[in-house]
Amino acid sequence: MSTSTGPHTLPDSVVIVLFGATGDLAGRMVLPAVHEVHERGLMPEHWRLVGCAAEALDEEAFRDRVEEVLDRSDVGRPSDWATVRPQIRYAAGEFGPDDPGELPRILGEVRDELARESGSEPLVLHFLAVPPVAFRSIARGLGAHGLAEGARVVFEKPFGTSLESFESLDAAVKEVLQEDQIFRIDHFLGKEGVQTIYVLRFANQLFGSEWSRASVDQVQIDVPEDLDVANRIGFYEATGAALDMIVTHLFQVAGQVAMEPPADLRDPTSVLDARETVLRAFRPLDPTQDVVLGQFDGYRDIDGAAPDSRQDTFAAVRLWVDTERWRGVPFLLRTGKRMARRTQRITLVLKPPFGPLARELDTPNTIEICFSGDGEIQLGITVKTPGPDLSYSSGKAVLELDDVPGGEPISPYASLIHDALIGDRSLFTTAEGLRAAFTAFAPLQGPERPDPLPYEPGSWGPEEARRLAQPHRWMLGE
Ligand SMILES: NC(=O)C1=CN([C@@H]2O[C@H](COP(=O)(O)OP(=O)(O)OC[C@H]3O[C@@H](n4cnc5c(N)ncnc54)[C@H](OP(=O)(O)O)[C@@H]3O)[C@@H](O)[C@H]2O)C=CC1
Ligand SMILES: O=C1O[C@H](COP(=O)(O)O)[C@@H](O)[C@H](O)[C@H]1O
Repeated sequence: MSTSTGPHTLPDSVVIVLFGATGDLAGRMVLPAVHEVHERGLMPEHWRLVGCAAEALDEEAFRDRVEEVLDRSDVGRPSDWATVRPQIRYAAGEFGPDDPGELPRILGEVRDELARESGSEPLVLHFLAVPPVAFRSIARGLGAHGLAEGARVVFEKPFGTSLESFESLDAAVKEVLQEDQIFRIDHFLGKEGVQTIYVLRFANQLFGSEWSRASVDQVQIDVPEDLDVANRIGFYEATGAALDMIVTHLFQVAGQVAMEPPADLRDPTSVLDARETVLRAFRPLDPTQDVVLGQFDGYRDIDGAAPDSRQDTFAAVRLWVDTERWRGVPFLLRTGKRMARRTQRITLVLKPPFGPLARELDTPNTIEICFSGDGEIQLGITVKTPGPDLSYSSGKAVLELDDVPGGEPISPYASLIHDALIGDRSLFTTAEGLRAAFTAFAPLQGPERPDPLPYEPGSWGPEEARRLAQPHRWMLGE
């Protein structure tokens, strides 16, 4: 949830149109998040959800599906499900500029109902939980069928698959929508652990004073996953780990870590500007020195993968941030599928101390922010080993964010949907920010892209990736 309390307020009523309503993302993340927003009292009093997808379902069948999805999710079915169920509508049809399917009719009915109930025109929030190939056609359809005016539109990531395709998509979308109607989502920015970075840094001199090259040797942003890709092989063959995760989520998290202090943390524009300004200081990647790609053994045997596929399922990169604060400090980003563990962590590896112990300590101090789940902060510190002798031990001091008094962690999609409802764009990306990200990433999509190296499923990826972290090591494992 954003830091803003300012002029952003909930509308009296809203209709959320969920494109791709029968898909994986909608079922696992978006529908449970909409329910979470409702259960936490963060939804306008009057609301409807209209699912939109090609499948010819009737409305009751769609409601049954939503019920199943919620039953399977962590949040479960709403306590007032009997009231909520009829608020869910379904518009079948492959929505596009030539054929809008049932959406205009259903949306018209719902808008009229909401206007009667609330006494004012509802906000329309279109949520595009569809693959990027579908963005352009849906955006054009919104324009062609008069559904764009006054609406807000949430686009999933990745918004474009290269600098060129980003520019072309952006131009097509801007034919229909103004920038302030566009909410490009990157759900990693909605994670509690990622949002806590501001406060950790700007509310605590202990951390704020260390947050630069004067104290930090390297920054690691590590997102190993033990997940397989067999259930998404079509998406994966077209995308790969670097495009799926590095230029999107991990670059955004790097921006969150590296940004200069915003002038005002409660002003969404100033937070957004600070994060996106630093993205422009990302030096374009050097694929010959600073990138290791990998592919797990057995990937090519998955039904749907090309027998000679060169797609990466692992990517480790050394990113340089050319600002005065971070000059010479490598940002090491790593992610991959079928790795040893599933977790998400930022580690600031601190320089060795000055003084009498300078040469005696072999484990660096660390500031660690775990951003999976509800988030956790860990400090890797050295203490005297309790006992009669003078020797040293490294240990971890841990603060779990869900233990913070009064804290009620919110899931990333619920947090970002709420921000879209109140019109707060601080945790969404702008065209300038994505342009900067794709520019820094572009060399990895050119002729110098390295071939992926093989790695064993359940491992930490190709050994070659160790080189990038030297003189330290990948703190989570290698
Ligand atoms: N799945 C995940 O874990 C995550 C996914 N994402 C992002 O969310 C987006 C959707 O992902 P996901 O749900 O996994 O994808 P799916 O392959 O499940 O697609 C979602 C829905 O999009 C519709 N669709 C598919 N292709 C087209 C097309 N060419 N034109 C129009 N509609 C189409 C389909 O519905 P219909 O019946 O209408 O054709 C489908 O059910 C992607 O951009 C992905 O990067 C982001 C975070 C996590
Ligand atoms: O966008 C994506 O994110 C997931 C990881 O999301 P999380 O909610 O588990 O943090 C990743 O597995 C997937 O490949 C990618 O498309």
